[in-house]
Amino acid sequence: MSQIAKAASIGGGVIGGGWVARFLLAGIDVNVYDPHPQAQRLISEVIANAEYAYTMLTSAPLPKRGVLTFCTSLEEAVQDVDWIQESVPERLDLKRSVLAQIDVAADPKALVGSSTSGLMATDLQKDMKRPERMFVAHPFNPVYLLPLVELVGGKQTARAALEDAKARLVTIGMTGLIISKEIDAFVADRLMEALWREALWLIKDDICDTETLDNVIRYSFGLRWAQMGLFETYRVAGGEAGMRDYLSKYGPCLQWPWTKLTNVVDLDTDLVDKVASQSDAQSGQRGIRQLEKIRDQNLVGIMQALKVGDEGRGWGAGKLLADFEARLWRIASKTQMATGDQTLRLLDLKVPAAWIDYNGHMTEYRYTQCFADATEALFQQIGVDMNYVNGGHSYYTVESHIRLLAEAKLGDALYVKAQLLPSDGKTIHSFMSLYRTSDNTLLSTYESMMLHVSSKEKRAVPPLPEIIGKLKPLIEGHSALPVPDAAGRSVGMKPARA
Ligand SMILES: NC(=O)C1=CN([C@@H]2O[C@H](COP(=O)(O)OP(=O)(O)OC[C@H]3O[C@@H](n4cnc5c(N)ncnc54)[C@H](O)[C@@H]3O)[C@@H](O)[C@H]2O)C=CC1
Ligand SMILES: C[N+](C)(C)CC(=O)CC(=O)[O-]
Repeated sequence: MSQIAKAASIGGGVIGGGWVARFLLAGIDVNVYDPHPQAQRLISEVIANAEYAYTMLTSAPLPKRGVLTFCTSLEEAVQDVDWIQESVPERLDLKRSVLAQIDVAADPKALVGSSTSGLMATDLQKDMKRPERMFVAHPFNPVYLLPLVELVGGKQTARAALEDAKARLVTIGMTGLIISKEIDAFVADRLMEALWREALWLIKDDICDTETLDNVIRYSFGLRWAQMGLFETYRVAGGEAGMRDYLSKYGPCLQWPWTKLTNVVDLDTDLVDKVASQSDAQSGQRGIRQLEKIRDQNLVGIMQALKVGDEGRGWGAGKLLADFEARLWRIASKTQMATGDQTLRLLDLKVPAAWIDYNGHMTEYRYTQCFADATEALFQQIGVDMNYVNGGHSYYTVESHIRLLAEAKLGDALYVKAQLLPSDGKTIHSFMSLYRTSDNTLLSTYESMMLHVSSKEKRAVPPLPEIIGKLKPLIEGHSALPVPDAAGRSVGMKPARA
């Protein structure tokens, strides 16, 4: 699959900074050009937010962070990169001249995306000599978490460039939707604009204030939209009679004067003051960075919930996250995971805020999660991936014993090592240890027995030969290691001294 080897971000504000973080955390080196005197500080703050969010988002093995280079000219920034993302302010003249500069200085084969939220690629590419590789790549804030990119070509854009962009976005955990017919503001911003217009009227007409309006969204249809969008939600609302019935029941309301959508509200000083002061009263007690943190934690929670939607298969943005994680595991499993002493280092992670309990340390079930995630990593390494599971085979854990030996605190880096004890592959007997990275303190051990099953026949069966082929050398390699003292322990009290 085609990948992004090295990227450049022209503009490093809210959106440029978000792209930079997305690229870096996917292991891609990034050059940035932004003449703003505070650009380095601002971008560093976005990257810090993104890193914090990713520690909560996933325990999949992220690649080594890419290298960030601040450049003193646009020409320097676009050298030797194969994806250039323009994220300068939303002015046609400025974007056109910046894109023309990029065009002259960059490798002719490099893809050029514009983050514009409404301008047409056809207008943006007019001064370019190689407009065929330029397209709108419209992202969503925060770019490092939200996966969608609307891809829209102009009259001179090559379809192959859009397809190439779509394929490369997968490798950074995003999904490119190609909008085949070019219109200004594309799809998402048209929808958001409709809501925005209506909302401003509701405030101008004193129907409600900003807080009431936000509550209406977040306590009702906002929750629905995050998981099923508009049409699937309405299909469900139509009940058994379905979409046709829903349209016939609620279609006539479209003719009623429910909306002021086509009148554009006059954003005069009075309305600006009203919206701004209501918003200050609603949210002014929290700073922007604090709001961003809350937003990111919530988004992570929603995406994780969606990851196990549809009975564990993943749904919507959660399915995309699961696919991205599977890709990260595949890449990691190709690299050697054996440690110096032959045991397997399966997982590296940082303890996120959501894992801390009222005792101020990592809560009990997250220890189990560390070992469960490490077990997943082992499975990936021996070929037990979703294809194998969908083919009707899997391993089930039938017994486990966990010891909690020391505390893990917020932000601690941890790692899990595993030793495979003698077994035939139909069972896997593993002994795992969780350590704190800074001082190699042993925090927990976990011994488990897993059984290979045919999920169709509902019984234990031997694994397929390709799995045994990968598992056996690991088990044999570990057979020379001393059996850990704690292996085979049962739960019990030490006998009291006489
Ligand atoms: N803020 C948002 O929610 C979203 C914005 N967008 C689009 O992303 C683009 C950027 O918007 P924001 O990041 O919000 O704006 P911003 O104002 O936060 O950042 C723009 C950055 O561009 C820099 N800049 C100005 N002239 C430049 C030049 N000639 N070369 C390099 N850098 C230059 C500025 O110093 C600034 O840091 C716009 O086209 C906007 O429509 C797209 C999706 C969402
Ligand atoms: C406000 N905006 C039109 C620039 C917003 C976007 O384009 C997308 C988003 O993140 O909402």
